[in-house]
Amino acid sequence: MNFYSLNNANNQASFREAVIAGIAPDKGLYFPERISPLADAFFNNIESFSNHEIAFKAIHQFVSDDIPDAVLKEIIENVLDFDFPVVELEENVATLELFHGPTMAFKDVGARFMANCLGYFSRGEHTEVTVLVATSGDTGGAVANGFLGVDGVNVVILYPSGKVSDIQEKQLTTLGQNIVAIEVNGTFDDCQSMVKTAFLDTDITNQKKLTSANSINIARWLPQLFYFLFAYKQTKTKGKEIIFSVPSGNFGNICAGMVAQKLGMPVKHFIAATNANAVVPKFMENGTYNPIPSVATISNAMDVGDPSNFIRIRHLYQDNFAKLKENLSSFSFADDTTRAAMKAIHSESGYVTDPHGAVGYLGLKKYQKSNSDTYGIFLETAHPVKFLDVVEDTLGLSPELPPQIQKVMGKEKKSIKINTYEGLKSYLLDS
Ligand SMILES: N[C@@H](CCOP(=O)(O)O)C(=O)O
Repeated sequence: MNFYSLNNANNQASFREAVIAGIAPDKGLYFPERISPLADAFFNNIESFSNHEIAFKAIHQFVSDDIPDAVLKEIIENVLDFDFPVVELEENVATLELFHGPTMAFKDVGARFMANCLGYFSRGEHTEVTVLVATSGDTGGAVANGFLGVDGVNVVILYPSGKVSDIQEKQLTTLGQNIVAIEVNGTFDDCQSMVKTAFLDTDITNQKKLTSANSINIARWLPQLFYFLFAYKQTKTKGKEIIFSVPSGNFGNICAGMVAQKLGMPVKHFIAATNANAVVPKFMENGTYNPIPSVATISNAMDVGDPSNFIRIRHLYQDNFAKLKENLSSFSFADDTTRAAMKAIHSESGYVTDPHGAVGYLGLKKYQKSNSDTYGIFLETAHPVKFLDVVEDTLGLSPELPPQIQKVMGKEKKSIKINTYEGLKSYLLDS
């Protein structure tokens, strides 16, 4: 299977080449040349397959022969060693918990999958790869954890100073070894744009082999489609059409869900729920894509002003606005509404959501107002404990720290502070 650049379809790469490069030489995002639906029998009998079997069937066509089947199966077993439960909170409303992995956020699957693929592709190679990643909170910790100690790979994580939660910061600044954290005086968008500038900077690329571990990289992006299949497996017997509400920042997760739908998984509709960073909700109203600098919110991992993956979503629908609207709604919610939702969910069902999940819940409820005959699943993209101060302030309770989090709490933060792109460039050229 080849992948083509969304800037110029003639620029093609195999799975291996696209993973190693991160983005195309023309700086376009890679996109699969085809998405072949899986057999109806697979979806009809999905409950008879293990998560490992489901993941293998779903990802195999994209990886093709670049990784032997036995190795791919092994990678999937390494990556998916935790659960993805669907928890019903109300009639026709459930949450898909994606936080049972090592850093308690949905990014664990993609980060570990990519680390395993890159580790496989680097065997016997003598050139080291530098993985550049921008994070608004959760990607950084997951990538740090997933790539820790991977031979031949150095990881540089850029994060906006003072704009990630304390626990997220611990997760991405304390591991050491081959992981370096760069604290940027700016927003997530500044971090993302510095990463993209580095890819264009021949002073750096002549000296270093760079790749990205954000969802622009196909090996980070595509495995996210597993979650939707795992949710379908658990809810298909509900006998209603399924809708997914996805808390969205960089839009990789929801776009992967749409790929699962193209594989043939029955889904009635997707809802992209955002915080005040409402570029996509506005686009869905008026068809104009107008990136704006991100603003800080309590659901900080979604503080993104120019979501990288939205171009993939538009491409999936051939840039046909009417077609896209049939399958996607997008709503934005302010922090006070999010806190009110956290309280309402807690008082009605006893369930503690994190602020991102609460945004997803709000999106779901809004859509269900006029589409009540649906079974709605909102994604809990991170464990509430990662946003301890928000949970404490809003619900007046302190969730116990799980062992994954306790592990990093006592560790010392190490970061390099920079103000501009030049700071990143000097670090990369001197390291
Ligand atoms: N929400 C993200 C922002 C980067 O998204 P990615 O999926 O492209 O890595 C974060 O938590 O850092």
